[in-house]
Amino acid sequence: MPSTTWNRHHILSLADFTTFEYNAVLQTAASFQEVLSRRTKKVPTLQGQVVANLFFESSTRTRSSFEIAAKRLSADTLNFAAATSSMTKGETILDTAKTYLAMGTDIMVIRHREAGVPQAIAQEMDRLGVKVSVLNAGDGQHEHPSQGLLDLFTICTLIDPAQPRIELLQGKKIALVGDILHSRVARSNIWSLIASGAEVHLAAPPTLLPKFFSEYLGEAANTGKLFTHWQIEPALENADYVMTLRLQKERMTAHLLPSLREYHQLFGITRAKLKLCKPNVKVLHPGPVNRGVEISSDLMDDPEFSLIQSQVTSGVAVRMALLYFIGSGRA
Ligand SMILES: N[C@@H](CC(=O)O)C(=O)O
Ligand SMILES: NC(=O)OP(=O)(O)O
Repeated sequence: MPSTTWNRHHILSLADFTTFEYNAVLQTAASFQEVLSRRTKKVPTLQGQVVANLFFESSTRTRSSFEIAAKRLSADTLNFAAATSSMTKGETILDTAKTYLAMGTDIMVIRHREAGVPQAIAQEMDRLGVKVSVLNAGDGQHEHPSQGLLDLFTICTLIDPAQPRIELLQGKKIALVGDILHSRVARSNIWSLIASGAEVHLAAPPTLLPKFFSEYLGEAANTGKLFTHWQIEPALENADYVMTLRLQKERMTAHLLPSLREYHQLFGITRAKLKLCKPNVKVLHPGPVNRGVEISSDLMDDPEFSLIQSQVTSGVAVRMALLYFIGSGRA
């Protein structure tokens, strides 16, 4: 493990992540990936601690990979799903969090459809003066920091498996394609990719590209490394990596697309469109995928181009690293 002076108590956003923190996560995740390749995949790091997965919105990979990550670190895990909880009887979100606090929870991993819920719970825990850490597992359209970090790890370990570091992306061209407007994954990735010195190209139909990005990103928008396009071609031209994003139908309040067929024709990633990119281009997608919409089905399953399965695998080691950093200070 690298020696660190990690001071962050909650992980809510990548907006203020430092190069030191990115590299600490990347290097520690690489160490955990080595642990996960052994026959005995467990370390005692968080023995006796309780990690509660409080998911107020659906998830497959984030919830399960936080659970297995916590178990590999020897923590005890609690899983909560809103639909089968006492929230159906009227209990509030904060009272739910306090209930888990009363059971001895040390780390709360929180996903909610509204932006700001993990932050509100973190504030309440701080106000109560308890040493509980909150990890944002996706809040509305705002951020999905662990996804941004696992995407970074997936690319960096491909370039240098032994020493993944954020600097490896400097000068690389990365295209983010699809429903940028509703995507918290896009927002977290934009922070990490800008911090890396990569050239970031966002491509989406005008209805799915937010107009307020420069305001949201503040100074970061002025690095000269962030570009937006209403067509896919300029984003794909000579790209090293393509991140395609799911159409977030559950967050769309208006009719924003003519048809899925037309969307696929214009913005779906296919072998033909990849010809515009560098020859060894790789494609990422955070999942879940609408096969044949954001990406053609055959391309999704082609290991020569698709990093989708390795993103899921990376998620376990990266989430172990995050739990390690916020959990090991309290033992
Ligand atoms: N699973 C990711 C991406 C998606 O759902 O499209 C998220 O929760 O943000
Ligand atoms: N990528 C991601 O967050 O997937 P889930 O919604 O399945 O957790």
